[in-house]
Order: sequence, then structure tokens, then C-alpha cells
Amino acid sequence: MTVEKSPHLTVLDSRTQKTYVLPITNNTVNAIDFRSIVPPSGKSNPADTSEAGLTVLDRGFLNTACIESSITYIDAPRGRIQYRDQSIDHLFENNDYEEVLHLLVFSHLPTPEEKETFRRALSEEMTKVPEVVKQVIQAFDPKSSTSAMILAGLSAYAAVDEGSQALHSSAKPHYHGRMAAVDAAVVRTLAAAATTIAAVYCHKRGKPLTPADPSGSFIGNILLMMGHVDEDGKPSRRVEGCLKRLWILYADHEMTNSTAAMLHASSTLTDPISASIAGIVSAYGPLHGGAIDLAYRGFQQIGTPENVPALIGAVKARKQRLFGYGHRIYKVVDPRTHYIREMITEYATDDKLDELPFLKVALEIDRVASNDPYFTSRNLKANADLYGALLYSSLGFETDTIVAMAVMSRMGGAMAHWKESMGQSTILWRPQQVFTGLVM
Ligand SMILES: CC(=O)SCCNC(=O)CCNC(=O)[C@H](O)C(C)(C)COP(=O)(O)OP(=O)(O)OC[C@H]1O[C@@H](n2cnc3c(N)ncnc32)[C@H](O)[C@@H]1OP(=O)(O)O
Ligand SMILES: O=C([O-])CC(=O)C(=O)O
Repeated sequence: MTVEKSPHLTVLDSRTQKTYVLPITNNTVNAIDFRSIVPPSGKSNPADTSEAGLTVLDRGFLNTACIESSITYIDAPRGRIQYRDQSIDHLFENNDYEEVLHLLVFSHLPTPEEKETFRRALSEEMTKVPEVVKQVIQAFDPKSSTSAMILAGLSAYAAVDEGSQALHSSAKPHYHGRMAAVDAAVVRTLAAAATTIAAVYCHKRGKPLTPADPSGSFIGNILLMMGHVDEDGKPSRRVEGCLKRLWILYADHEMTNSTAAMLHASSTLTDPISASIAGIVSAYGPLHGGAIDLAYRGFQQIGTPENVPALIGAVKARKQRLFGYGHRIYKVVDPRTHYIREMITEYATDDKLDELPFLKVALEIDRVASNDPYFTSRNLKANADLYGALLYSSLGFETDTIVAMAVMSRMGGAMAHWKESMGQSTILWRPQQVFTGLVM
């Protein structure tokens, strides 16, 4: 079949009156095909934008896909999310986080034996905390930034991990196309992130890191290491019961800024712990995962629902953003929001009822914003971060830890993307710029 008969885009360049036929596959055009559209001079000079073949300018990647993936599908207009071939609504009702993690990384829900094997592999790795990781974290003033301490702890992990050590010892890639090595590294990276976050949490509170239980669950072990335990010394059943559902909602969200940052770094074939550091740096920025914390701090500052109009006024006057509101891809309410809101009342305990006034503040912000033309005309709706911190707080997590927990809940998805990229042909991610200065 000729290109003209298959789906295609016909482009007429008014500068040259030439017509170009660009194939459309899977509702996409290949950006590199635009390079064949050359200026009147007929020359292609990449050093001068006006002379080069046509380039696609997409500031902020508003409409550029950078990878083909079969992990997560988001139907943004309808507000539906699916992991692999399962809707998150179904997973949320019928599965737990470990099963969903397995689904993301290994493409299928586990059998009971597979679940147990995966759990054991993760918990065994969590029992091995390199001494240098503890030392690096302990070197920090406990009042230091949690996120920066986590990056340092993970760097210490990378320093001793076989994957990063192998990078410079052989010209052959250590991971690319070597899926058994990739699977082992996924487990090590998840365990490293979990242990680092727990160690930072403990150091900030001046308490020792409890060793992981080799037969414990992934989330149970994070709580155990942190000291979130019941009277019998077992991981808090209430908190684990909540997180193993909540983290299903956060486990992946396709090509987010942090997932893309992690994949950008790993496209150089660096190791997954180092690539995760790149992802985490991006994840804690205010416009992305850091919004969960800023939304909550906003509630604390406002204090009571009566003060909400003043906040909305400041947002409309462009003095500040409304954190927990707006989303790059959703123009409807984020589909995870109603689950999170329901879980707050389900899991809040009496001793945390004094936190619930902030729930009233959040609900009032949402009510006022969702009826205000500034927000409605821009399709700005609540995102998953509006209520997320309230839930963590009602579970007993202080604000200095919430972003770290949110980052942890996304690590499984990040690892699924890393694994997928290691099974595809290698291509270095290297965007272009449009030079607007004087060409000498
Ligand atoms: C887990 C997560 O990462 S979910 C996202 C968490 N982030 C936040 O909650 C931070 C607050 N939200 C935002 O800053 C934005 O909505 C983002 C960054 C999430 C998405 O931004 P974009 O897709 O680039 O939206 P964009 O900036 O084009 O917004 C369109 C318009 O709405 C405005 N707008 C968007 N979000 C907000 C907001 N939260 N508060 C006030 N105004 C907003 C923009 O200023 C812009 O107005 P303009 O057209 O008059 O200039
Ligand atoms: O998808 C995004 O851009 C932001 C994100 O991580 C999420 O909503 O969970």
C-alpha cells in the first residue's frame, strides 16, 4: 500500500509550495518526518533554525509522546486509568498494592506463589542496609530537607550497588536487554528507596531504624522500619490496611515529569538507582509531587473555611497557585480524588479528629474553586494531591514525610517504565532547542 492510501497527513509548505505526505500511525505522526520539509534554499543546516529541516517546537512537551508503552493508559477526558489490562477501579476493589506492583512490573497479576516470591525478594533486600547508607544519613542535621537526605541516602546505595559499579567496568551494557539482571535491579532499587526513606524518617526523629522482617510485606516492612507499629510490635494494621489500597491509586501515572526524568537519565544506560535519583529530584518539585505537601500547608495557614475566599482571591490575582488543583492531562476531576476523600473518613481515628477541620478547609476550597469562573473557564479541577496529605496526616505522618511517602508510592511505576525501556531498542534522549540569539 502506498503512503497516500494509508492514513496520512498532507502538508503544504507555503514557502516552497511543496507538498509532503507524512504517515499517521496509532494517531501519531513521527516528528523526524518533519525534517524532510526543507526551506526554500533547499539546504538543511542544523546550526541555523531558519535553514534546517522543520523542527517541532513543544515547550513543556504539551503534545509530544517520547515513548511507546503498554503499562498505563489514561483516558483523560473520561477520567479513567488502567494499568496493563485492568482498570484501577477494579484493582482498588479487588487487589492490594503488592499485586498491583507485580502487575506493573511483570505485566500480570501474581499467583499466590509469585506474590510470595516477590514479597520475599523485596523483604530480603530490605534487610541488607549498607553501612555507608546509614552513615551518610546520620551525617545530616535531623532538621535538613527530607528530600535532599533521601537523595544522599540513595547516592550511597548507588555507590555500592553492583549495577552502578558495573557501568564503568565493561563496554557491554549491564542491563539493556538483560532482563534477569533488570528484574533483580528492580527489586534492589525498590528496597533501596524504601529503606532510605525509612532511615531518613528515623534519623529525623532520633530513633533507630528497625530491621526489616524477611517474611514481612513490602509496605509492612516500611512501617516496621519506621516504627509505625501496633502494641504487639507488628506494623500498624490500620496504616498498612490504608496504604496497600492508597498506593494502588498512586502506583503509576504514565509519562509524568518524574517518570520522564528518570527515563531521560536511564536512556544514557545509567543504573536504575541513579536514574531514580533524577526522578525523585523532579518528583518533589512544587508543581509535581511536592504539591501534596504545599496543599496541606495551605490548609494549615488558612485554618478555617471562612478564610478560603481570601486564598481564592490571592490565586485569582496571580499572587500564588492553588496547590492540589489543575492537571496537565485531566480537565475533569482527577479520578483518584473521590477514593482518597472517602478513605480520609474511613481511616481517620478519634485522636486525629482534630485534623479534620482541615478536611473542611479542603472541601470548601474545592467547593468555591469548582464554582468560580477563573477555575471553570480553565477547566481547573481537584487533583490527587488536594486530599492526599490529609489522609497521610490522619494516619499519623507528619508533613516532613508526606512527599517522601508519595514518592515511594510511585517508585513501582517508575521501575515498570525502566524495565520496559531496558527491553526496547536503546535510544539516547536528547531534545532540541530553537536558538533565538544571533547566529555568528
Ligand atoms: C501528582 C501530581 O503531580 S498532580 C499535579 C500537582 N501540582 C499542583 O497541584 C500544582 C498546582 N497546579 C499547577 O500548577 C498546574 O495546574 C499544573 C502544573 C499541574 C499543570 O499545568 P499546565 O498543564 O501547564 O496548565 P497551565 O499552566 O497551562 O494552566 C492553564 C491556566 O490555568 C492556570 N492554572 C493552572 N493551574 C493553576 C493553579 N493550580 N492555580 C492557579 N492557576 C492555575 C494557569 O496559570 C493558566 O492560566 P492562563 O491561561 O491565564 O495563563
Ligand atoms: O500525571 C502527572 O502529570 C502528574 C502526576 O504524577 C499524577 O497526577 O499522579
